[in-house]
Amino acid sequence: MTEIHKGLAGVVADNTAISKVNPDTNSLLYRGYPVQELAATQPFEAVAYLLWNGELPTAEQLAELRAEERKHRALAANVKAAIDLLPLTAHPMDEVRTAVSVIGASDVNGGGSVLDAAGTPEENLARSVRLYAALPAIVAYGQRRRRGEDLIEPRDDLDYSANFLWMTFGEESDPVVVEAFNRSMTLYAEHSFNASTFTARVITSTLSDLYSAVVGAIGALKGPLHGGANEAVLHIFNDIGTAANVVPWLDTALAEKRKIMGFGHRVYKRGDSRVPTMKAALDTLVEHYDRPDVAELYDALESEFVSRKGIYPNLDYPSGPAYNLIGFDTLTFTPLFIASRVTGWTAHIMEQTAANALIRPLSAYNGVDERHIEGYVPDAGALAAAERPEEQA
Ligand SMILES: CC(=O)SCCNC(=O)CCNC(=O)[C@H](O)C(C)(C)COP(=O)(O)OP(=O)(O)OC[C@H]1O[C@@H](n2cnc3c(N)ncnc32)[C@H](O)[C@@H]1OP(=O)(O)O
Ligand SMILES: O=C([O-])CC(=O)C(=O)O
Repeated sequence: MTEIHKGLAGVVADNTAISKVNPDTNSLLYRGYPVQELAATQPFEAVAYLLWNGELPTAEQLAELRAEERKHRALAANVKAAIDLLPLTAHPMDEVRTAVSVIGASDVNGGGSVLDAAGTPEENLARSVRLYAALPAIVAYGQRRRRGEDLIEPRDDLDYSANFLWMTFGEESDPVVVEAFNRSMTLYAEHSFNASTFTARVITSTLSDLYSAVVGAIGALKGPLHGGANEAVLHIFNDIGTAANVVPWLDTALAEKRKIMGFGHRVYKRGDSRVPTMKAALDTLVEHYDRPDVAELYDALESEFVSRKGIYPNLDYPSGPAYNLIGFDTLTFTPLFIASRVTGWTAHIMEQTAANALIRPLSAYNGVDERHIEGYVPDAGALAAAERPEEQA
């Protein structure tokens, strides 16, 4: 009997030097650095540099990356035009996915033969930086157009996180808010072979191009079992209303065997390494916006669900309410995840390309037994194939 690894659970598919998720020690390392230390000390630009290059940048390297990021911040006219063609009812994940497709199709190096699609390491690093630089404007404009607001141009005097918030809200954010947002970007950036990253690696393994791999990864991230959970957490919070409603709400949800979004993880079974850092960032926002009710609901749902099921929150649980307090629309939450995770995805795309093997697992067939079309008379080719059954396996 063939052993099936449903959902590839527990399967080690390849090596990676980008991050280490260790559920036994509840730790997460990016290129060897604990993510908590990075979140507390580094701007997101430095974390992106680390993921791509393996080392934290020197002051000069950081300045170079920041200069390059600023060059590609503005929303390109063709990308804006493509977004504007989409209905306002389109999900923002579909909007960002479309925008990345447009960027990919417009990349001059992306033209030509499929044999050149994979690109050189230098081309792929440059594409990664450009895409990372372009995403905030796409996400920010998406939220603004849904609100009936105009595009806001980027500000050269602001670093990545402050500029992202500027382009979204059209006003400078308080340093407390910028700091919490920057932490969330760092915490979301990378997590080994999660579903979206693995999708990107599968696409890359066919020697397809970086943009196609990112488009596929966005599709995988959208689902509520993965990145879509940060949006789903807010739907749950809105549904519950206040901390006082948690017990009856949970009684019903569990009786209906519903999944409680923002809880549980394929790898971590005793809590997600990133949650305490993001919860601390949420606490600063709760204080800044004077919204103790948010913390009360957060704590009540967490303690009730953990005590009943022994299943702990994942990163999407504190991120959802944090993004809500900052002022992002609920549907914008998972696009924010894209803006961060594009750094991890592209690091994996480059790693996969550097030591490639086509990713193509086997399946165990459990369909109907072989059967034949009535009246079919085998031709010479079919007869020859039937004589070599081992070649058809
Ligand atoms: C950044 C991220 O992408 S983190 C993940 C974000 N996703 C979510 O928050 C969605 C909610 N969580 C889940 O659906 C799951 O915990 C997953 C998909 C993340 C992990 O799933 P798996 O490792 O495959 O665990 P699986 O889904 O098999 O769960 C094991 C058991 O715990 C239960 N369980 C797991 N998570 C939850 C949950 N959030 N709510 C209710 N029950 C849950 C399952 O129903 C299952 O119960 P059973 O054995 O009685 O059937
Ligand atoms: O690792 C996973 O399966 C999901 C996750 O937490 C992430 O991608 O950040």
